[in-house]
Amino acid sequence: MTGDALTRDASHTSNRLRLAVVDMVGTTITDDGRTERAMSRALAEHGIEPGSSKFESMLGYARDTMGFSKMTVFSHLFDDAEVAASANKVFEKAYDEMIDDGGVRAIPGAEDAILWMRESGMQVCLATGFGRHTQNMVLESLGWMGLADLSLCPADAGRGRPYPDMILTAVLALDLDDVREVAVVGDTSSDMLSGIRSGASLIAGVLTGSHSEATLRAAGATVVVDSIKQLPLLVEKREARHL
Ligand SMILES: O=C(O)COP(=O)(O)O
Repeated sequence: MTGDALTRDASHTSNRLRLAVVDMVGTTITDDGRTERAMSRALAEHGIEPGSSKFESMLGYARDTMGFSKMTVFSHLFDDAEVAASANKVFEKAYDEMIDDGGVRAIPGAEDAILWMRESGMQVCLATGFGRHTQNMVLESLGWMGLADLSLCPADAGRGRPYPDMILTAVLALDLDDVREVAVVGDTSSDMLSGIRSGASLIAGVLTGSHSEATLRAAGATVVVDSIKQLPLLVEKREARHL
């Protein structure tokens, strides 16, 4: 570390943002509830009667834990590991079909916001609760392979949200000096909590997805905006304050 960098560190001055870890469903892409429909199909095909109280309570858990690793969610819902893995397979197959039918779209302005961040010198990581297969299918269907510097799914990092593993994996992979240089952006409480746990300094909730402003703030959002469209403005304002 150079003398300059040491002085900067010791003075605890705020760091410039150099990385945005950005969620996918509800934040940069929308599937109009197809994640939940694919979950429902996986439950129904594993003996849970649609409309039964068991089905509703399992689906309620899936809703509350949006953003968690899907495999972790199925492992919680089914005691038997083989049944959980099979349900996850059905989920992935159902979601593939929904992608093929054109059911997954970019949230307006998301691509521009990502490009803006990259042009302004930040790196961008797209992070998800989906498995690698589904994440790749989504990125391919949108022509987004290569849009971000990095894409991560829970298996790449160890654990998914609400743990900070994907954020910290991005910090290491992209060679950042300090977790305070990270912005985390997402639509769920698990995104916000993973941001808090990672030590990121900007944790932005967006209202284009699953959870309300109150839920996002309660989970640790440092700011809540309507959509990722507002992110460039947010970053510019923050940088101006810290000049
Ligand atoms: O709902 C999920 O877990 C998958 O979507 P994500 O990309 O928002 O994590």
